[in-house]
Amino acid sequence: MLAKLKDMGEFVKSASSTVEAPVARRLRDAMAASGAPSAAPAAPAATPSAPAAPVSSPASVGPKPTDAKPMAPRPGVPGPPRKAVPGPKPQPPVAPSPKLASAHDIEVAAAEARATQLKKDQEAAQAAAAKQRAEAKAAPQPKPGGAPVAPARPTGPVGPTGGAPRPGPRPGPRSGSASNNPFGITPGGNQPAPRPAPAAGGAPRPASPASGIPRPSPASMPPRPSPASMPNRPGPRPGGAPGRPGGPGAGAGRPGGPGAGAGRPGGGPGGAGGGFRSGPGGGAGGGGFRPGGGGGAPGGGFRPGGGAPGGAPSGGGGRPGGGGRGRGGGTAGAFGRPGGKPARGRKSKKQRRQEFDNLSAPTMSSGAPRGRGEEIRLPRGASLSDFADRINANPGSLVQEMFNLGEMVTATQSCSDDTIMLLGEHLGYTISIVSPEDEDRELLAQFNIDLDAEVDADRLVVRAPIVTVMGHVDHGKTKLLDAIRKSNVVAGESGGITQHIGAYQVRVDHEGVDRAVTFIDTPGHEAFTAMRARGANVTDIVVLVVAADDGVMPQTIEALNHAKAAEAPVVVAVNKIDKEGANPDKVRQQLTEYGLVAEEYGGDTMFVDVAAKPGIGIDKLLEAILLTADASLELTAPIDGHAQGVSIEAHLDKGRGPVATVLVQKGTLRVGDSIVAGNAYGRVRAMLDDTGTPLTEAGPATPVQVLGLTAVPGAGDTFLAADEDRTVRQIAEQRAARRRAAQMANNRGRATLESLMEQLKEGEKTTLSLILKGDVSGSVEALEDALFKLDIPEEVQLKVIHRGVGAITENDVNLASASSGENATIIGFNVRATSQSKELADREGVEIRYYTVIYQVLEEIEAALKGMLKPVYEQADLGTAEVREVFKSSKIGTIAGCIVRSGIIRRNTKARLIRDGAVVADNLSISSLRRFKDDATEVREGFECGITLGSFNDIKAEDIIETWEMREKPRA
Ligand SMILES: Nc1nc2c(ncn2[C@@H]2O[C@H](COP(=O)(O)OP(=O)(O)OP(=O)(O)O)[C@@H](O)[C@H]2O)c(=O)[nH]1
Repeated sequence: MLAKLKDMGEFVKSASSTVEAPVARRLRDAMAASGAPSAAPAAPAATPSAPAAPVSSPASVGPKPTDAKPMAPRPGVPGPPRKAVPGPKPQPPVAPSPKLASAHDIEVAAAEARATQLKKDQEAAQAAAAKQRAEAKAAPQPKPGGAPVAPARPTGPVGPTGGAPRPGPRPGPRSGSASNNPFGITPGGNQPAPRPAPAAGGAPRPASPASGIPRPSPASMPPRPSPASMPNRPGPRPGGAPGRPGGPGAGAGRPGGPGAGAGRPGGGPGGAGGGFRSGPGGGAGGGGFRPGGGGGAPGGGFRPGGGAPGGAPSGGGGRPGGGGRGRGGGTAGAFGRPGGKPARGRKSKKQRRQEFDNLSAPTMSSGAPRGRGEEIRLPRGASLSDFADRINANPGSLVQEMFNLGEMVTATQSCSDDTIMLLGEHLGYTISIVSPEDEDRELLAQFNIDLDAEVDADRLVVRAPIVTVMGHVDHGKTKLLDAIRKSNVVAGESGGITQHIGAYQVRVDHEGVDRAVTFIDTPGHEAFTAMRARGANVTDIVVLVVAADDGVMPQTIEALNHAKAAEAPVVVAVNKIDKEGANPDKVRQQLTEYGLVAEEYGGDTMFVDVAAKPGIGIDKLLEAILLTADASLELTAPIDGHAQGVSIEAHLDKGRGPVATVLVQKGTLRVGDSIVAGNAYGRVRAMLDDTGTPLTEAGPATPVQVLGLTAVPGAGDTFLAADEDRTVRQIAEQRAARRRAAQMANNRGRATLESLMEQLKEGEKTTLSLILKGDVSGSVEALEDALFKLDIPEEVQLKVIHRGVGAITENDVNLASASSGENATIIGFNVRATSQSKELADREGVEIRYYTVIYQVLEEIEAALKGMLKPVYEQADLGTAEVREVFKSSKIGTIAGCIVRSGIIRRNTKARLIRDGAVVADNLSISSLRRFKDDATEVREGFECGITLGSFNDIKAEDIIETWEMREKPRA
């Protein structure tokens, strides 16, 4: 009937399946037509012992008997065949029927017999397979090579019941197939999948799809051990980690894979032998889900409880090759790094932590003596050795102390004031940093020279007041001195700015007495502030020049502050009263706010209205100076004895060598005297006054030009004459050494541990190295000061590697080319390079730049420094366009019909699309821009245009297209 149904095209699974009424009716009809009794009940179930009638009819639907046998499971194949034995099968003999059965009966009987036989075959096959597995478990066999052999698939249409054309669900336990393993690990190589043993272990579960081993799924897995959950040193514990209790069938554990022998024999009570991924039922013995690797080393495997101790000697757990770390080894193995001994040279975390702790631990006694607040006088820039000398300590101990304080200082390195103070405080001393003046005094004391020695009153003579002219730029200082001296100094100046300090003496007929007044001309530009300050120090009276048409300006106040600092009385010269708009009263009023109250307003400051250019009021000014000097100063000085004074300015003269303008303050300077000025020394070869007249001697308050020095002294350096050449030389040398040390101390700053990194990073900085050469030392110093006051960006560094007076020589060029990194640039200020040095500079690629005006130097250096910076870019908005309509083109994509709302829309600029105020896409590009049908490079506000944004097509009406470009940001 089944066959008939099949012929009819109806699928009925088995003889007991329900058949629907229409089908049943049609079947009845069909059977009736073929002559079979339509309602014949199915023949009683045929059994092998009661075979159905022999089927001889070729029309028999059943398969012909053949010799083919059902495919037996191969040895080693886990489980019985998944399908019913395919194809032809030997048919059991059909029992002869007492009465001639109808064809239908015969057919039914044969079918049932076949079904019964099939069932038996299946059971037999399952039993055989189970037995094999049991045998295999009991006696491990070498792994056969190759992949597990899959059972033969049915080749025929006969299903387990002989009827179903499609294979049914796989009966029986699944073979260990990599595909069933979510981790792609083949359990046990080619061996059958490890089965969690039932309580008794050994027997496999009944073959049934439902009873197959559930696939290991993350959900069914035991919680993954995390380092935190790992017991400390799980390995060495006998018995392994407590883990999950193992089943009693631990012994059934599979032998470990290669390397398992490395495992410690598990002496434990067969506990958690199940590795990390034992299947349901767990505790199937030492064999974890994974092939037994080299786990079981004393350190334990990767996973707690997976180590050898738990189970069989084979020590199943652990990852293949994972190899537990050795006793005492790190946890590195847990993260995939080979465990065991730390690699040579690699420090353990603990070691590193200890090292770090030691780093920040200020310990270790240096043995440096501790003070009880004793005062220690140290010169500026002293080294730790100098300090150690004063306190009878080992310099090394102070180095150690500084290290403990977090600064690295060598014994001979000159230290900054802060460093020395810090160390002094730390050690219990009171440190007094000796000022350069005091230091010099101490130095001179070594040569029995006392600058401050009391002088007998009878040796004192009246001296000329020393006047410094100060004021704001262009308020007329030089012109005023010019007017006083009746010589035109302005005409000789470059750019109209005073470049250096000049000192002159004028004679004035005051109240019938011929009096001398010495003037120091200080420049008014800010760059010369330092020189001005020095000028004020030797000054008796300050003449503050204020232009009546300009009033009090910032540098007027600055000059006033210098005067106050020097405690010098001030005479105000209200200049340019000849000019239109001049308001001298306003100047008086303004200066009242700064404490300078004019005599006519009840104060004690003399204000004199002058006009330097036409020479108005000069006499009155000189008179006011002398009156002020007489009123507030006692201007006397010893005229005998060794000369002392200050170097006002100095330069290297081509024919005459170093020329210094000095102001004698005490004693008398004579030709032939041995003198030292700063660190320059020599014998006075000749002396000239401010008019160029040779002098043989110069008394107090007299400015003279001195020839005969070995070097060019600095502006503001003190000078003194001594008996012997040797003395002045030694003083000069010691001063030079101290100056170097002080300079180094200033430059170095504090080298702390923190700043070390920054210093290392300094390599990334861009450095502009300069060599400054000028005509006079005052200019060079002023230029250097001004350069360092420039607002230099942090990323770049300005270094003056050498400064000097005189022409640019080959030595300068050599120094420039030898400077580290880029060549240094040579700045020639009012000096030129010799022809040889020019050639050398060309060869060496050293740049020489010449200047005569200080502004230019500053401007260009600033520009150069800023030019050395990497450009900074910023987004600059160009314009916006509103999308009015969107067109789709198969060729071009989406075209936005826009109207430009602001700015300009340019082709190829960057764009962003904004919808409802939110940026939908950025960094797009205006790939095409059209006005009607023509391409356009740009479209201005108010015009319509078509825009495409490259491959970006998500454009909608009312979107806004903003365009922008990256522009270099000007640096402040
Ligand atoms: N009309 C008029 N012009 C003056 C007077 N004094 C100076 N000037 C002019 O002001 C300008 C500046 O004069 P300087 O003497 O160079 O001024 P300074 O203060 O020395 O300038 P720096 O050296 O740059 O600080 C020059 O052009 C002078 O001619 C004056 O009394 N009347």
